[in-house]
Amino acid sequence: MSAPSAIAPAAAQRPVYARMALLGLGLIGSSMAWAARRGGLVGEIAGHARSAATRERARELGFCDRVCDSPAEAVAGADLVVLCVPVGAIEAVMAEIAPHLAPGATLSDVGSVKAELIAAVRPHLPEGVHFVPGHPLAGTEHSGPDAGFAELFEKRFCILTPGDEVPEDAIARLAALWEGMGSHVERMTPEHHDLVLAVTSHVPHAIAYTMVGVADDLARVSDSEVIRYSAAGFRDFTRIAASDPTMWRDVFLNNREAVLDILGRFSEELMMVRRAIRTGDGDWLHAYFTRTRAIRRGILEAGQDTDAPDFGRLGRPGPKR
Ligand SMILES: NC(=O)C1=CN([C@@H]2O[C@H](COP(=O)(O)OP(=O)(O)OC[C@H]3O[C@@H](n4cnc5c(N)ncnc54)[C@H](O)[C@@H]3O)[C@@H](O)[C@H]2O)C=CC1
Ligand SMILES: O=C(O)C(=O)Cc1ccc(O)cc1
Repeated sequence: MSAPSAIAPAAAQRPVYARMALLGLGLIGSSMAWAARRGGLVGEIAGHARSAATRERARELGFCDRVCDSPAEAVAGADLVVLCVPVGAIEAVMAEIAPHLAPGATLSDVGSVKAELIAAVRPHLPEGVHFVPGHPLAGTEHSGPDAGFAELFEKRFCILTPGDEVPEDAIARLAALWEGMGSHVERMTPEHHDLVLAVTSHVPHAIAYTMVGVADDLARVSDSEVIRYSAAGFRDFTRIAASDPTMWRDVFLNNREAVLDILGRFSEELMMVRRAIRTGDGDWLHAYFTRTRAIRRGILEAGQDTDAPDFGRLGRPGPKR
């Protein structure tokens, strides 16, 4: 597994792309459109969403120059195509657009999982189209076209996981777009990405979903008490557990190996904490919590040094345009 490396973006020439096509106009697609428009990063934005209601809402909100009724129409003539749909929908969308992609175009995505997504795209990839998979580490628990806002990617990492065959200028150009939207761009292998994200995002989401499920199962604690007495920690869990069910189902089914590995380690640690509580081993608990506190401080110090994001606050309170 290779360590992440920073990407030097191409000289900030604007617009970076003449025509960007967005397939999927939810939180991430609409935020990309707002951010790219604000920065003058693309000449024209064409968008497509599967449902007529989403297309209609996107037209009302006005973040695309054109909202197309078919994916083929949206990608025609685009020099950048970004797949902004749930990971489980990527292959079907890719199969549909493949014959319509322009030679020399860059194809990217924003999926939270990389290795299996890449394996689903590759068989459909036409000769001469440069595939640069991407993942902005920025989001909220909200979804749909109304949820997007231009500042979503500011001071957040965006990880690119291109294969060795992709020309460096195609990678640098996509990096320039993300930098223009305020992100700090890094490059990793897909497998490394999936392991890092299993630890930092996927398993924490699984734990939040489970903890809220536990509270829900406790008949002794009524719904109103759960809401009324929610302390900050549980409140954070409920925010995360309100995330889109389709998206998260797809994340877990497509990053199975890394998630199961980290969940196994989590269960082992939890058993150790449980044992220390049962046996009254205060010294062990104190030492353990001292170690975890140091990790939090390390993240915050890294944030101060490098202007990296505070990973405790990946989301933002609400749309701000
Ligand atoms: N929500 C978040 O916080 C983040 C999400 N991501 C990734 O971004 C991608 C999109 O997520 P969001 O924008 O949050 O989702 P969303 O639910 O807000 O939007 C998804 C869009 O895809 C369309 N879509 C859904 N199923 C489809 C299908 N079967 N065929 C064609 N189109 C379909 C929907 O109509 C909608 O326009 C996902 O792959 C997710 O893993 C990445 C970073 C953060
Ligand atoms: O809202 C939060 O706390 C998040 O963690 C957002 C998020 C969700 C999925 C991703 O792949 C990246 C970021």
